[in-house]
This record gives sequence, C-alpha cells and structure tokens, in this order.
Amino acid sequence: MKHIYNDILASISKGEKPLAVLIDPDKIKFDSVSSFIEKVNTSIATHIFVGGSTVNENITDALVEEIKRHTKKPIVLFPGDTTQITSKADAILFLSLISGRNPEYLIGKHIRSISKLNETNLDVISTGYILIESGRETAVERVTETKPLSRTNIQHIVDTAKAGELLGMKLIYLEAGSGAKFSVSKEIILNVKKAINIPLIVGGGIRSKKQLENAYNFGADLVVIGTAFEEDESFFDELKTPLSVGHFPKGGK
Ligand SMILES: CC(C)=CCC/C(C)=C/CC/C(C)=C/CC/C(C)=C/COP(=O)(O)OP(=O)(O)O
Ligand SMILES: O=P(O)(O)OC[C@@H](O)CO
Ligand SMILES: [Mg+2]
Repeated sequence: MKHIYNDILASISKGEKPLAVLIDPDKIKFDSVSSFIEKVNTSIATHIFVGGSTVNENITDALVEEIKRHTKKPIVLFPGDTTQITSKADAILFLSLISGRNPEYLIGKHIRSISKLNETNLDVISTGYILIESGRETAVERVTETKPLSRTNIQHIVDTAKAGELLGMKLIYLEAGSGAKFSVSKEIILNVKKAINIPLIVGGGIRSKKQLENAYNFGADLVVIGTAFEEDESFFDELKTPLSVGHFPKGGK
C-alpha cells in the first residue's frame, strides 16, 4: 500500500502546499486523458483526485487505469458512490458528509463499500466532508438531498469540523461545491484551521491564482481545483510562476 496520507502530512510539515487536480469522470473524454495529464505532470499539482457526484457505473476503473498509464502522481479517489471504487488508484477519501443528516452519506454507503474495499490495497483516509453554502445549488446538494451549512454561521462550521476530528477523522474537507459561485470564505478557513489539528482541504469555485494563494494563506493545507482546469487548460500555465504563499504555523495567523 502507498502511504498517501502520511506523505501528505510530511509534505505539509515541510511547509509545502499540495494541490489536487480534480478529474470528474463525467466530464473528461477518454481520448483527451493523455494530453490533460501531460499538463498535470508539468504543473505544480501534486495529486490527482478522481470522482464526481453522478458518475456512470464502472467508468472510473478504466479512467483511473488510463490516468495511471500517463503519470506517477498519486491518484486519490474522491467518490460520490461505491461504484467509483477501484483498486487501480492509490488512496480513497472515505468521506462522511458531516454537514448533512442523510444517513446514507454519513455511514450507509460506507458499510456497503467494505466488501469492495477489502479487495483493494487503497490507503483509506477518513475524511469529514463539510458542504458550505456557496451561492447556488450544487450537484452534491442535489445528489445527497442535504443542505449546506450557512456561510455566515462560522461557529457551527467550526464545531462541525472539530466534531469530525474528535470522531477520529484524519482530514477535514471544506467544500463549496464544484463550480461554486463563492469559494469558501477567509473567515471560515481561518477559524476552522485555528480549531483543528488535522489537515484542512479546501475546494470549490477556486478559479484564479490569487484565490489559490488566498486559500493557502488563510490556512488551507491542500487545495482542490477541478472546473478551472477543465474549462481552460491555460490555467496550468498561469500557475507556473511561484505562488505567493507564506508558512503559517498553527495559530500563527
Ligand atoms: C464511502 C463511499 C464509497 C461513498 C460515499 C461518499 C460520500 C459520503 C460522499 C459525499 C457526497 C458526494 C456526492 C461527494 C462527491 C464529491 C465530488 C467528487 C464532487 C465533484 O464534483 P461534482 O459534484 O461531480 O460536480 P459537477 O456538478 O461539476 O459535476
Ligand atoms: O470544480 P471546482 O469548483 O474547482 O471544485 C473542486 C472540488 O472541491 C469539487 O468537489
Ligand atoms: Mg460531476
């Protein structure tokens, strides 16, 4: 098994800023994988996440196999459903949607994924997944039939993240939703980061270098970007010049 989680911890403790490119199997054409991954390979991206809210059954396996043929970067499943589990990836975010109260997404799909997971060698990373209101309804909201947390009730978001940590989760993922109008705000990132001792992932609606730098500077440890790369691959080139990011020790900002 590859130790993707431990590698993420090591990278963060060195002050690095891991960046994941999200590939949604619903959106990418199989024959454009090689050219897309070529861009990823020469970019600052450190991880490839693969997943979506609504993915046709069984396409993830072939897609991950094809991605793997073209890259050495770690491939992490970011699944909306058990059908997106494949042994060809390196790790899986074992997401529990702790912002919602739909038992299926808190524990149901997890139980049904075990027989499949037992047949893999994936690094299973327990992740508290928190959906934050972001200006319009997102695919995750629709599929999970849950409401996101209000972006103005910061204390509730902080308490949700902390509860995830105390339940033993290894990562907290603040999600504005793919293509979000508003990405997760400065106040939310700062306050959640201050409260928790596990790595913080931030994603949804990040479309510019400045927004990416801000996310790190407010306290994100790992950022996920999908749509901005999907819509315009020149964004990879925009990120070629060094990011203006500092290293903020816990509680230091
Ligand atoms: C434990 C297993 C195997 C599955 C359950 C996993 C859970 C709880 C998932 C949480 C909810 C969910 C549907 C997450 C999907 C997250 C994701 C990969 C979003 C990517 O974007 P899309 O939502 O597909 O956006 P588009 O609308 O742009 O396609
Ligand atoms: O597609 P974008 O808006 O970059 O969102 C990435 C990810 O956080 C969605 O799950
Ligand atoms: Mg999708």
